[in-house]
Amino acid sequence: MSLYYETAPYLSSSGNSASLKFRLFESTNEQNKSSPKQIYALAIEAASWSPVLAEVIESSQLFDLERKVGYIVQYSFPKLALLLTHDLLLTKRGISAPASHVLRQAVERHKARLNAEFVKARLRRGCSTNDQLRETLKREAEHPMTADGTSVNDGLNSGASFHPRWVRVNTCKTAMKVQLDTTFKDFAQVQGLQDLASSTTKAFHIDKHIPNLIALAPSTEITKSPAYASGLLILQDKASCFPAYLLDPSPAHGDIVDACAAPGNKTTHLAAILQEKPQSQQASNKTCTIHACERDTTRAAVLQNMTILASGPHQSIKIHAGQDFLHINPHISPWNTVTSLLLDPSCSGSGIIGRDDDSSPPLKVTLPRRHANAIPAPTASKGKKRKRKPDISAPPALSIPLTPSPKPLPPTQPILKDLTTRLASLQSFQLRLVLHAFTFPLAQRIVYSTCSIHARENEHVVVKALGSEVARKKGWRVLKREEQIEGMKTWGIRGLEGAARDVVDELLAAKEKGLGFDVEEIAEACIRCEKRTREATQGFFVAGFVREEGFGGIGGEVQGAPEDGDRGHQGPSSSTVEMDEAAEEKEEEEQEEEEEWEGFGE
Ligand SMILES: C[S@@+](CC[C@H](N)C(=O)[O-])C[C@H]1O[C@@H](n2cnc3c(N)ncnc32)[C@H](O)[C@@H]1O
Repeated sequence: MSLYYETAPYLSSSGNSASLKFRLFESTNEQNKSSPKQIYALAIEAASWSPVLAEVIESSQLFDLERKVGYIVQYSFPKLALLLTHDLLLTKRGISAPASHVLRQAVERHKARLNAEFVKARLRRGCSTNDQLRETLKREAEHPMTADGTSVNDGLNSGASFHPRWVRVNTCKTAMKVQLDTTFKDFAQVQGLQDLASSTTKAFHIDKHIPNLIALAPSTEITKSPAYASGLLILQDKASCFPAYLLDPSPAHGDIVDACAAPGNKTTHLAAILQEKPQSQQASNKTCTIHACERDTTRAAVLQNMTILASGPHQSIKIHAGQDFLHINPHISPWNTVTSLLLDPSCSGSGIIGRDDDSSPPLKVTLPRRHANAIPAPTASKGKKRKRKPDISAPPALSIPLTPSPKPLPPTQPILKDLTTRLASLQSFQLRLVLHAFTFPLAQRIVYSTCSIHARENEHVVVKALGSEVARKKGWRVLKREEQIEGMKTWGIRGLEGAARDVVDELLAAKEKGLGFDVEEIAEACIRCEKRTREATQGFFVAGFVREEGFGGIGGEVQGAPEDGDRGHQGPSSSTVEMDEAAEEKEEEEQEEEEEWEGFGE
């Protein structure tokens, strides 16, 4: 049975274009009984049959009929049901679990019904054999069709080429309406991103998640427009707009730090959001400064130029050229009045289009839907609190892109070893950054982001940060999905639950007692963007942290929480992130080689 439990998390992401081999290799769960090869084979097979199996499971009403089992396995039921049904119907050996196992029995009890539904589903597709059906599914995966029979890849190839030009209307200097009436007056508005690719005339699409963001066909020569030259329009990928939007700054909140600011896309976005806030918030007596730190002085010069071009005369962006964020003493001015921080550190850049691309097309996993009444709402169980999450934007069936590789690589492959070392070094730096941000005395809100698809730079950093001593002392927790600003709450692609669970398990093993994490809540709070999907973003990751009430705030640092002495400026206390100076220098050198210049030069 362990094979199914160990494979299910790889189907649990709400999307990750990282190839499955990387995801398997990234798993820190060394207690797995099954080999990566076995997990890989089952995940790929089940994924390829999943459109039919999901249909079969739904029409057999398995979830309704097995409510008790559903209650035991909770949210994993659709994934486990998919895997078990696959083995029951499509392998000679059947389900690999003891005959008495409750899950095996739950599925096998409905064998006749499942079989009948499977035959019906096959005949509906005009196939008389399973081999024919396999071929049909393969073709469907390569050329998916919409309900009206048109190919969903028409004009917007989910597998590759179409990537629009994302343009942010810079509200520091102009307004959406003004730009639509001037720069884009000869453009037609299209409702779907797909329509951009097929449009024969000049067209734009207004994004539904990020305010003041529009998409243009890639061929649009916007960089030659006067609006671009004068900083009214900024080229910025949709995903790269998520961090400032999620931070949701307001003049009333107080000062902001952009810790890793160059070339300045997010700094100027923060300024634009502040400018747009209602008069009531603008009129507050507080002055609000954006402190933009950049360790590299050459890049700081670019940042300086960008902010001059993009921000109006009234914006108070203060550039701290050559400032290493990790060397800031948060207890002295101007840092001790900072209430919000944006952390967008150097990362592997694996989410950037064209970087680390796997040429094979993504494979979709379709999970069977549970009816609303199929699984009773979980109640708090002993030792661990689990809450049922509202389904905010779930599509009818969850489609998960995985990227199959024709040859699964064994973990000993040198290239993967290099990647592991590199990711470990980046993670260590990224985690130090987050933990340092946690020590700012008045900080209430932090957003962390990377343009990486690797869980080690993303969910792993989030969970390790939450598990740190400083997080618990200072009352930091994740910004839950339901607390997020509208466009982020409704964004459907969330964090990888399996990846978050790996680190929670690691922390639990190390500390020998529960940390009280709700893994599902953390994964839901994390936001991911995929590359090569219909959303046409780069690969990206964002998560927010907030401080529990009663911790921090104006007029008192930590209320009711133990003090951590005056070591804030010396970096985090957690032993997981302590490094000697030599290691730090080496890491800094490596990072300098890896710095990302998102949007720079566009
Ligand atoms: C991914 S880029 C930031 C992109 C930027 N936020 C934007 O949206 O335009 C990371 C930047 O962080 C800077 N950086 C790296 N480590 C830093 C540190 N410890 N303190 C300050 N800046 C740092 C790098 O030089 C690089 O310019």
